[in-house]
Amino acid sequence: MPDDGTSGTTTQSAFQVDLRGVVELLSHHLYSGPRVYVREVVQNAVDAVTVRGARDDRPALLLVPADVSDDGRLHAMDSGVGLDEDDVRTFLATIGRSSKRDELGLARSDLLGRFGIGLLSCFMVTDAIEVVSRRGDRADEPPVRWVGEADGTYRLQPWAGNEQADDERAGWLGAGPGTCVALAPRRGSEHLLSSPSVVELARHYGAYLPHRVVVRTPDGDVEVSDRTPPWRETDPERRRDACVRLAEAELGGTPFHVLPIRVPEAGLDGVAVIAGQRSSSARHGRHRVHLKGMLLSDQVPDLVPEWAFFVRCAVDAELLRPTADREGLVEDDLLEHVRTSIGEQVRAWLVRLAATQPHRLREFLSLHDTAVKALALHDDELLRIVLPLLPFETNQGVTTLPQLLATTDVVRVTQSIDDFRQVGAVLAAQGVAVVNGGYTFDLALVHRLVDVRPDAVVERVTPTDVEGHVRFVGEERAREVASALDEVRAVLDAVQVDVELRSYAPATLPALLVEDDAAQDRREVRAVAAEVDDAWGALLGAFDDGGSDRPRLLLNDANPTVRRVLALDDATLRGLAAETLYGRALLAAPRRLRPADSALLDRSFNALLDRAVATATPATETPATDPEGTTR
Ligand SMILES: Nc1ncnc2c1ncn2[C@@H]1O[C@H](COP(=O)(O)OP(=O)(O)OP(=O)(O)O)[C@@H](O)[C@H]1O
Repeated sequence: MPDDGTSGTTTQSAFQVDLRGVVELLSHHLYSGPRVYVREVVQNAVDAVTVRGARDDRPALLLVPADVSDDGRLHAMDSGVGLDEDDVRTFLATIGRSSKRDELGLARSDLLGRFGIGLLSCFMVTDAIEVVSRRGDRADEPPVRWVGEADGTYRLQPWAGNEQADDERAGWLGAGPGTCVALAPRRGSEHLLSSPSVVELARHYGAYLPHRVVVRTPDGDVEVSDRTPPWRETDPERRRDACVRLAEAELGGTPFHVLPIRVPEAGLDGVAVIAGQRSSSARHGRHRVHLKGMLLSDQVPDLVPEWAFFVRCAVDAELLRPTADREGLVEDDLLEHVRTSIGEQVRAWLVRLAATQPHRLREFLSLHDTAVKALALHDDELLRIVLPLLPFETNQGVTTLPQLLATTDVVRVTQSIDDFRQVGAVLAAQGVAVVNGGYTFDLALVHRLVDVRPDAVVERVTPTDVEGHVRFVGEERAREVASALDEVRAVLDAVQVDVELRSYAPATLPALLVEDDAAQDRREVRAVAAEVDDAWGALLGAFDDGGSDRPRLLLNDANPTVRRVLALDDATLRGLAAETLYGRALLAAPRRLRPADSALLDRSFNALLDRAVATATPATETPATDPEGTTR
């Protein structure tokens, strides 16, 4: 005995399987809902017909719903290859065994099934599945009858009903090989097995099947299959109309464009519908995928690259593989290839649009700019095409980069929306254009401008760069207001802010709060140094250059209010005004309010309001009432 680290006798046993549990699990928890039983029944019939490879006068599948059949059961009768007793034991009665795989266990590419569990989905609507079947090469033997129960047991015997002339199945199997599945509706599932649902579901799943599928209804037989998919209509006019109708049904709105797509390696053709409404990446697109004409699902995810969230596809594919629950596609190399290829086709369409209909591209960009921006960042050719057409927000209005370059050699861009708000107004007043780089992808795109226009210069602007555009006041003026300014500094020292007097446009802006990265770094390091022990604190202190760690309030001497504040005789009022000027600048700056800032804002606002109201109160004042209601 090989030494495997154990002593005693080793026995090898097979797993025990609780069939009821397995059937319950597969039939009730794998599928999205009971409606899919129709898909599995239709699919088995289609596979059986494909394997048989021959046709006769009967349809590939005749569905007789429970409300029109003689015995109150739903009957699915196909003219496929049929099963003999051995087949039934091997394939029908063995969960997970499928005849649709080759000797190597690989799924046959011409068939839809592969897992050997699809029939179990019928247990979502019935307690017993009866299958009566006859193979073409067993014409002299009676058909076999198999009844599978939801508890995992089954019975198998020759079918005696063969002789019963009033059983339609006898006639069906007398005309050729095939299989008849009968399902008695479980209580609560009756509607799913009656004709309105069966017609709707068989059409939903099987409309594009290249086989005849017929549903018997109280009003006669209805052919539900063999429709031409819209994208395969040969007449261009009809094709366009049918595709637009499909797109409207899929998207619930008029499409911007319907683009034919083809991926021969996957035997795939169909349409990519470009949404006519703004779409969000949050509602990532779901796609309608047919496999060999049979609808897999209209909620299949991940068929297109992530950036293409404005695209919804309706396709039919020969070679993509479904997942066992048939709600999605197996994530393999072929699916990856399909995704890339569809992405390329959408991109090529955009490139064509830019070359032939730039106004349409502009329309498209106004709907889907975020997606296109994301795409352009990873695609040099598209970048070259769309970057000149993309609209950007600047402090001089919305414009394109070429329009901007017509007025300046340097394209200035901020890193965030807050920075843009701070510097935009000041620089606009100096006639300097600034692009708002705060929106998704915009900063990165503006920086890529040099790849498209090598002569262009792109510069990032921050609030500290504003300093280059704000002048110091003259010496005489500085002397004139020195003491008033000192008072203002003393007041704002309480909130750790430095104050400087400058003069800049626009004159309407009373003050700017700026803070460079160095000051911010110093403040953070000093905060840490104050928290840690002495040795660490000393170490951090050694790196401190001693510079200011405070933000600076640049009062604008060109602003009439600021000039009046500095000229006031009333020092208390100046103090309040200084706090309010700081508060206003603070709200426009990208800084979080500290408790001290909130308290300052509250105090100064209330005090100023009080003063304003007091000044405006008429001589004949209405007496105030105290909370108790007595008149003072
Ligand atoms: N209508 C039919 N005609 C002939 N054989 C059938 C029929 N229905 C089922 N079978 C046989 O029973 C087997 C199991 O069918 P089932 O629907 O459970 O799985 P499948 O079709 O093989 O795979 P999947 O789980 O992917 O649908 C099939 O592989 C096939 O051999």
